[in-house]
Amino acid sequence: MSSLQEPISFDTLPTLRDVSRLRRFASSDCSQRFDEGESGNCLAEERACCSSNGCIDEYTGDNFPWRRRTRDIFRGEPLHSRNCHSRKCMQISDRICDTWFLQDRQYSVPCADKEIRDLTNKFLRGIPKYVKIVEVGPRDGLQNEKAIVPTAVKVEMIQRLAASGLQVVEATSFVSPKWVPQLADAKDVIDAISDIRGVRLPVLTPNLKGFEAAIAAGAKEVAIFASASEAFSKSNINCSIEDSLSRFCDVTDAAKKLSIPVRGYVSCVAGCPVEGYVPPSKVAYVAKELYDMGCFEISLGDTIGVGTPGSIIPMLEAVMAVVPVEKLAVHFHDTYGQSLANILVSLQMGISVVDSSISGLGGCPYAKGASGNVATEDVVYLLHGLGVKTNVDLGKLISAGEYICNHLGRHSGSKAAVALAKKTNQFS
Ligand SMILES: CC(C)(COP(=O)([O-])OP(=O)([O-])OC[C@H]1O[C@@H](n2cnc3c(N)ncnc32)[C@H](O)[C@@H]1OP(=O)([O-])[O-])[C@@H](O)C(=O)NCCC(=O)NCCSC(=O)C[C@@](C)(O)CC(=O)[O-]
Repeated sequence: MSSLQEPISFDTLPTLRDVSRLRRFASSDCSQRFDEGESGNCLAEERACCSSNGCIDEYTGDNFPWRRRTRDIFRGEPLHSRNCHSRKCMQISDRICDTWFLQDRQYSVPCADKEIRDLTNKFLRGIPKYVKIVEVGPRDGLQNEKAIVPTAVKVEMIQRLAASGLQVVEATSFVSPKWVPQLADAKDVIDAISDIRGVRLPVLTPNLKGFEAAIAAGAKEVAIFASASEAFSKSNINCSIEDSLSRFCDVTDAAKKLSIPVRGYVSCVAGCPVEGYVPPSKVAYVAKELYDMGCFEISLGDTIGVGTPGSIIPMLEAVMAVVPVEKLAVHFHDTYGQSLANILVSLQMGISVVDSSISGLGGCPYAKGASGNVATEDVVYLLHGLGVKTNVDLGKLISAGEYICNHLGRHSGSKAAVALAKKTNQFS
């Protein structure tokens, strides 16, 4: 059976050490047992705890406030009666955003942020209060499009994304136009977005030539991209992993001289379209090399979207043993619909930077079978539902997605955007 038909590495389920890292979000009873050093019995005890009287009774009891509130919401409390909604909505100036905001929050717990956090902490201890989203739509999203998107459309897309509150929008790539003709206008794009303020706009550079072209065009931040799979490295950037690392060293050396921040990507962290299984140790090796070169952040890419929490947890464990967790980001493609689950476990493991692409656009031209990235709208919906701040206005984000989807003549790949659009149409 090919690696694309079954979750990779099901045989390498998380070890007890992996599980104990996750104990932070187990119920207090369970985590106490872990902490008391009965690790040999932990897994069994945790299962027993969750399936028998102890924890489960507490969580299903009628006095459990989260459940009661959920039922109240579904009974249809009028929107305008919710104080915290109306207060927050006043801060959002335009009418469309207000509408979106209300739709977005309709199924959230109607209470103050702190209260939401206290409740989620009960189950999801340790998830960050703030998550930085790195929007990769204009680059990862458009590099795989059949039709070439006009520069003016790319520029407007980037402007709309920036206006939604995103802190980082990856703008384009300075790669060979023979390899990726979709992004051959990189210089013009950078030129046209030079007046956008308050948002970082990094670009991909595969070698020194690309780096120099990016800097000459006015880029202020770059990203280099290595692979944990030898075969994918060859097909994507036409060289071995070791050769790519030596090219990237040239880029980071040049960037240091100009004080240009460099982000590092590792692709194929959960599987390769050619090699199949990729060992976590290989991912950790490449991530550490990029980190040692001076990359300020390492983004771990499941390029073909085959990972599940069962393979992502051991991979993250291996990388976190050699690169500090605060320097890591996750980058999931949603080929198998596993991205949100993978993001949740990544947050639980302490990661606070998530890459995503507006409307789920994207894919790599050199990774057959890969689909788009996880949709930014879905990630924001998840995070806000967890009480995690993102600084992103979901309404503005959704209209940025509509803009590019209209241009491409396709439906959004974001479930949240589609659902919220349906509700808005019902109300209008
Ligand atoms: C790396 C190369 C250039 C090697 O390509 P090559 O053919 O081996 O390069 P070369 O050094 O032999 O040069 C061949 C020609 O390319 C030119 N060239 C050389 N470098 C550049 C440059 N920077 N910009 C513009 N032109 C360049 C060079 O000047 C020469 O021009 P010619 O003399 O034939 O006219 C090529 O393989 C390439 O551009 N690959 C990029 C492919 C790509 O962008 N893939 C998608 C990235 S997505 C990804 O990696 C995954 C990620 C990051 O999204 C994370 C995830 O999803 O998991």
